[in-house]
Order: sequence, then structure tokens, then C-alpha cells
Amino acid sequence: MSYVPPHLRSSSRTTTTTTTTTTAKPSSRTLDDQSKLSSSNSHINNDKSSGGASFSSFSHSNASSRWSSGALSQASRARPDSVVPQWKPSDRVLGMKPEMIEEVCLRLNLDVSVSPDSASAPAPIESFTDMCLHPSIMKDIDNHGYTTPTSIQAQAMPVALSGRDLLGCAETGSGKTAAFAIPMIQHCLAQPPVQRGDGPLALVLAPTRELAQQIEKEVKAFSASLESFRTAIVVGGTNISEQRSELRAGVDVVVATPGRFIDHLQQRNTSLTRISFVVLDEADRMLDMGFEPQIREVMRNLSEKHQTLLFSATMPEEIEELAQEYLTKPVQVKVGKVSSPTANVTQTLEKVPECEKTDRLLALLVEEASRVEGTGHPFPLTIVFVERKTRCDEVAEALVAQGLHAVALHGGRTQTEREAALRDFRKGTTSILVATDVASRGLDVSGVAHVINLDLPKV
Ligand SMILES: Nc1ncnc2c1ncn2[C@@H]1O[C@H](COP(=O)(O)OP(=O)(O)OP(=O)(O)O)[C@@H](O)[C@H]1O
Repeated sequence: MSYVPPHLRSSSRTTTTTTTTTTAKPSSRTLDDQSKLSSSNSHINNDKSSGGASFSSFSHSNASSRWSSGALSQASRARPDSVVPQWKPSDRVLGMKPEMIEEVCLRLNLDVSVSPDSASAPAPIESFTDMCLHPSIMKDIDNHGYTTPTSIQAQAMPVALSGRDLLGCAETGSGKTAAFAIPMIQHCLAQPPVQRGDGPLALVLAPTRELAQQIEKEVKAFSASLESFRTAIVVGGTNISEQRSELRAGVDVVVATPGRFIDHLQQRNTSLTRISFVVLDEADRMLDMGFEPQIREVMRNLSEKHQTLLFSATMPEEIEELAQEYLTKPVQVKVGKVSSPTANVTQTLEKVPECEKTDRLLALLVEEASRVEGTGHPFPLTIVFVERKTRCDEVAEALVAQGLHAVALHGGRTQTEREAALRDFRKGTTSILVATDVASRGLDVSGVAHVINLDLPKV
């Protein structure tokens, strides 16, 4: 049986308009139950004549707080349906024999699986050229300096480009941003253009502002040659009215943290109606941070024709439940890091009583400062991870008191302060970044020499 992308699958989904929703967790179900689940959870009113879907707010039941995608005068305008992009890889890839595919998966350390009732996964592709991408995207990949796909890119990109849902288990640093950003841009290019008060066509949800900003930067980089391609970043701690006007003008892609995105939906600054490509990045982290109700609210109100990519570094039960509920016959791709951290990283563990930890850290870093003094080299970039915000400030202050250039990065600081802290660290003006895991996980800073976990990371 040939593969039918999620967009084209017929469904007997019941359509209802409701004013209240439940956030009760569903029990664990098999993939076969998925369509039933989707239909029982659907809160979409697909009555196109009324201008699209109506939504309920998960936190309020009063009428004024309900979201409506009919906002921004869209109600009176018929919105175009999403288009299923026609994609096929090069003939060379199409001609790959099963044993060749197996050999590539083995070499790239890829673990690929599909549910028994779905079509086999698309073959991994080891060159961007063989992916047959839009010429502008190819140009931007080249400008970005990427010559060969990483393992996750080699497998996740063909999956996404072929229109299938993806469950990706990839560690931070494996190159997954491009793995979803490039197919997402290609998907958007196949859609009818966004108009004012319209869009977005694609949505990326990420756990932290910093990660969202990093993702948006990448999306911009891979769409730099496309003149009218617009992206918006929607995160807390930044000016909501600027975001409002940007969203209302109409954008192709929104990269957002879940809380702020819901705020904009409730204020009717944007809508879910035209979204046909969704990425949940670092989904495990988003659940850890309590974003599950917001994620569920978005997912269950999306239009029926959409494709979902879910990435998570770990696969706890909650992620599996989320995947079973919101992904349709996904291809599961598991991959390790691009290069083994043990290849060029020395790891040491030192047991220190709680009350002596800060002193030990100060001693180590002061010793390092005197070692580099006189060598003409700057203090090596160092990240110190701590568990709590208060400790983060205390440690940074103690380091500064010793004459070291340190700064604290945690969720309690303003967006401007966080951006400045990261900018100074990236430039090397500040050589020590003391950070909580929540604020800094997944950040990509090159040239870091030392990483110190003052408190053991919670895994
Ligand atoms: N194909 C590639 N060729 C060269 N460098 C790449 C390629 N893909 C990604 N990189 C680089 O590898 C680093 C890690 O990539 P990226 O940030 O996309 O990883 P990630 O898995 O998304 O991690 P994170 O969890 O931080 O988002 C970045 O510096 C990125 O520019």
C-alpha cells in the first residue's frame, strides 16, 4: 500500500464547538487508537462558511477570553486550504536498495522505526543536493557553511519533506534545528502566500526564550534569500505590542514559547487556522516546565490537515502519551550526538560537601586565572550550572568579588539582562557564565573550555 501523508488522510473526525475543555491526561493508548483519540478531543469547528475554527481557553470559561481564529477580520474572508507539497528525492536515493539503507543507518548511528501498520520510513539522505530542495534554500544552506547533513538531518529531513509525522529523539547539539527548519521553510513555500491578518503557516514551540531566539535565527538564515519570507519570535519578557503588530501583519513562521503564544491567541493577535506544520522542540523540557496544558490546547485546536514533528532528548511516559495522541503514524528516529563528547572532553567528578561547594569553585577558578595570567590568553570560557536562581546570583557575585568576570543567567532576570549576559559571554567579555539549567539548556556557544555542574543535573 502506498504511503498517504497525514494531510491527505481521510478521517471521520467529529467536529464540535465547545466552550470548555478538559486537561485531564488520557490513559496510555496504542497508535491504532489515535484517530479515535483525535476525534474525541477535537474542539475544532470546521465550518468553513463561518470563517474557520473556534477555540476554547484552557484557563478561562468566560466568553470574553475565548480565542477565535475569526479574529483580525479573518471571519469574513475564506482562508486558503493548506497544500501538500509534492516532494521526491534524487533518483539516486530512490534507487537505494534495502541493504544500502541499512548500511547508511548503521554508519550514521540511526535507529529508525515505524508502527507495523504504516509504510516504511523514507531512506536517509547523506547529501543536501540529493534532498532536491528549493534553490533558494540550497543557496542559504551553502551560505551557512553546511556541506553535509548530520545524522539527524540525514534521516529527519526526508521524513519531514515527505509529509510524515516525526518523533525524534536527539540530544542537544545533534543539529536538529536545521533538521526541522529546512523542511518547514520548504513546506511554507508550497502554501498560498500569507496575507495581512493571516498566518502563520508553521509554528515551532520551544521551552525557553533563548532557545526560541536561537531557532528563529536559524530559520532566518535558511530563508535569507527568500525576499518575502517572514518569521516572528514570540517569547515572554519582550514587548508584547511589537509582537502583536508583527503577528497581525502576517508571518510565515512563528517561533514561540508556549505561554506567550497562548497569550497572543487569547488576544486574537494570531490564529491557528493556517498552521499546517508544527514542531515541538525539546518536548520533554516543555513538559518539565509545566507547559503541557498549553501544548495540548494548541495541538487539539489545529486544523485537521497538519504535520507534526516532535523532538525530545528523553522519552518519558508523558512524551509517549503526547506522541500517541497527536502524531499520526510517526517515523521514530533516534540518534546520538554528532560526535562523542568523550572524544575530546575530559570529565572529572569531585565529591564536595554542600557547604564547601562555592569555596571549592572559587579556589578552582582563581587558580585557573593565575595559570592563564601572563600567558597572554584570556580566561577560558566557563559555564557553571547551578540548580536555583538565588544560588546562581550568589555564586556569580562571589566570583566577581574575587575579581573574575562572571555573570548570572536565569529565568528571574529580565529579557534584556539575559540577552546582554549571553552576548557578553559569546564575545568573551564575560568569561564565566553562571546559569540555571532551565535558562541555558540547548544553547549553542562555541569555544567553551570548562563546564562545571555545581549541583548535579536532574535527569
Ligand atoms: N550540517 C551541519 N554542518 C555543519 N554544522 C552543523 C550542521 N548542522 C548543525 N551544525 C552546527 O552544529 C551545532 C549544533 O546544531 P544545533 O544547534 O542545530 O543542534 P540542536 O540539536 O538543535 O541543539 P539545540 O538543542 O541546541 O537546539 C551548531 O553550531 C550548528 O550550526
